[in-house]
Amino acid sequence: MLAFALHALIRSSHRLSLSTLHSTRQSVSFGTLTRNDMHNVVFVLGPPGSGKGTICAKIQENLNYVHLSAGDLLRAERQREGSEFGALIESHIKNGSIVPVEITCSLLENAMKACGDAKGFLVDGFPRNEDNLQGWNKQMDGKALVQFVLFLSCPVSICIERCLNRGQGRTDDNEESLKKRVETYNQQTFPIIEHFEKSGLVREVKSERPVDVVYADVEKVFDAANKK
Ligand SMILES: Nc1ncnc2c1ncn2[C@@H]1O[C@H](COP(=O)(O)OP(=O)(O)OP(=O)(O)O)[C@@H](O)[C@H]1O
Ligand SMILES: Nc1ccn([C@H]2C[C@H](O)[C@@H](COP(=O)(O)O)O2)c(=O)n1
Ligand SMILES: [Mg+2]
Repeated sequence: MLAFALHALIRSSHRLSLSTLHSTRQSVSFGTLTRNDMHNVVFVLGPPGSGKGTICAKIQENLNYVHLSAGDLLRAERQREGSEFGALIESHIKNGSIVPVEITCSLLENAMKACGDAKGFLVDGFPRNEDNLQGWNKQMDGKALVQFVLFLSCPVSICIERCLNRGQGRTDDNEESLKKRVETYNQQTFPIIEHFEKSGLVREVKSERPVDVVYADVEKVFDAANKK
């Protein structure tokens, strides 16, 4: 029954692509916004298993950006002794739903502060929904400059296969949680990507290809952004 539901979901969302939106792209200038006291941020979004963590690790290694995965920060907070949010985080992770932004954004801001003067931050898996976006805008206004949004697009069937074979013992890499995670992505996260696309901020890279091929395209995106 579950496998059937998962299959139906895969068929209904083979690839959500931004191609239809490109005609509405507006140009955005960052000129006067670049200030030394603001953190440079690249949001990294894409379906579960699209390769966000894998690609961010390579960017961090080669391009000097610091990788901050919202999911990893939440998993660490879940494990932290004495955390008042452990049970709440666990229930959201298992259900594939999104933790309230006050928790996630504070974890991200604290991690940025702890890193001091990094060239920039790769904020992986955030903002995932409207609450994340509004909360970020409220909490990080004047503190962070979003350079662009890296969107790793990948057919959902490939993403699910990758998660099921990831072998990291994640409590949400099972069919039941994946069904909910994909639903959350389709219903809540993709509209956020569309929102950024309308401001010309999205850089889409197709991530169903081998890692090195994906990364080569990603590096071109960063080169172009940092030449500005
Ligand atoms: N381009 C690729 N080709 C083949 N396998 C890949 C590729 N990119 C990542 N993988 C593998 O797919 C799995 C998921 O990758 P990764 O953890 O980077 O995805 P993610 O987008 O961060 O997922 P999540 O949103 O669930 O955290 C890992 O086992 C990884 O090694
Ligand atoms: N902005 C975020 C990011 C992650 N979570 C929770 C819910 C996700 O299913 C889970 C795993 O994230 P991943 O490692 O797959 O990026 O963490 C959230 O609530 N809000
Ligand atoms: Mg990840």
